[in-house]
Amino acid sequence: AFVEDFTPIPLEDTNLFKPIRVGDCMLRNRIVMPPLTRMRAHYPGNIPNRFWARKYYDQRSKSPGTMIITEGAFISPQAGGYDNAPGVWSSEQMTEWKSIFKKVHENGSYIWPQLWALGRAAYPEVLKRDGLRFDSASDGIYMDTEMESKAKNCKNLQHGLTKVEIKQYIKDYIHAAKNCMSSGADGIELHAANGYLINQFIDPISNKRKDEYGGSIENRARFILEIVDDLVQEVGSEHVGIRFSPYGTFGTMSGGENPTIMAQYCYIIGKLEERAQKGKRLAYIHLVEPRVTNPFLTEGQGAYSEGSNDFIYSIWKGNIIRAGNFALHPEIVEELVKDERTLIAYGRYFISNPDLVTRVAKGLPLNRYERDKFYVMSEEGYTDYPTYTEALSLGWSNA
Ligand SMILES: O=C1CCC=C1CO
Repeated sequence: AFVEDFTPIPLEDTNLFKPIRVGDCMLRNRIVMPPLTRMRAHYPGNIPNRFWARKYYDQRSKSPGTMIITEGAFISPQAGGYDNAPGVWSSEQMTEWKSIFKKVHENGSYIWPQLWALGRAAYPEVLKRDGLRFDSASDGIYMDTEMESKAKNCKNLQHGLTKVEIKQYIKDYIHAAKNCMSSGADGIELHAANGYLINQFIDPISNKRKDEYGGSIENRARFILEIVDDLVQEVGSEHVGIRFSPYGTFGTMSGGENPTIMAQYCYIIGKLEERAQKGKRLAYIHLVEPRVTNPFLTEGQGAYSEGSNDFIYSIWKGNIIRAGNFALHPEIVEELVKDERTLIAYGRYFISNPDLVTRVAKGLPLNRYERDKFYVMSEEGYTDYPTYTEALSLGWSNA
């Protein structure tokens, strides 16, 4: 069914449909499909779904010149901990990804895998089963009591990374990025948002380290900047994007309540801009808006109204992708895209509208999404959402 009490506005005459260059990609619109975990990968092996994944990405890349960022993909087994999320560390995984990348390129669109490491958001018993650690920035600072009891029950206590292990993670990011680029990806997105491993180093709520990776704004930025520098060295800055959620509380992060947390992001983004001004500008910075502090809450719930990401525009002078409950607010999008460097990511409604780009352009009604099918091993709720014309032939009405 279509979303009710929503008044679409056609945006095809706004900047949202003006071309923009992101890395090597000449995009024909400024709509981005952001990383959307769907939990359809095969276990064992964390392999993208051989039967459905290519069709899912094909359906959503039909509008030529559209940028897709893949669902989060683990850089290594140690970085994982969810059985049905994909990885980008093995040849079996890359075989599937190659066919997905090829299909998206046949549609004239672009695809950037998101490199993911879970840290303390992983399931400790899953890691234990595979003889792997339960990692984070610090020992024993669990994201919640449930995770703490799971870790204690399976005797896989949360472990603060040693410096040697930090260096290994950085090598794993490089290995994963090289796999993606050699398999035909247009670039990679470094996942530094939503309470996962890198975010656990950035945020003082989870990083209580006493070494050079903790204890100050500069030290908490060290891990991410070391990863960025090695990625840029390996694949080129134009092939690297990065995602932050400055106001996010998901995964028990500080969010805007901590008055010093914006200073932390100003510093990191400032260091990225310094690098950019020395010729190493990343392809983009991707921001989760304070409109969404927790992606598992429904639209409007949990919005943080005391802050905005606008400050980042005065620091970072490159492309910025903004994500956060925009599909139902075309009037806000119209305002945000008035500059020449803002792109808009539409997450949940790209799940339920394979032809979202056309619908946003023409101001067409949107298919509702089914949250209870976001993360289940079924083709239902994955590749069975109709395009607008298919929906009309199914008798769906705007009424
Ligand atoms: O960032 C998030 C929130 C839920 C899944 C992911 C991975 O991209």
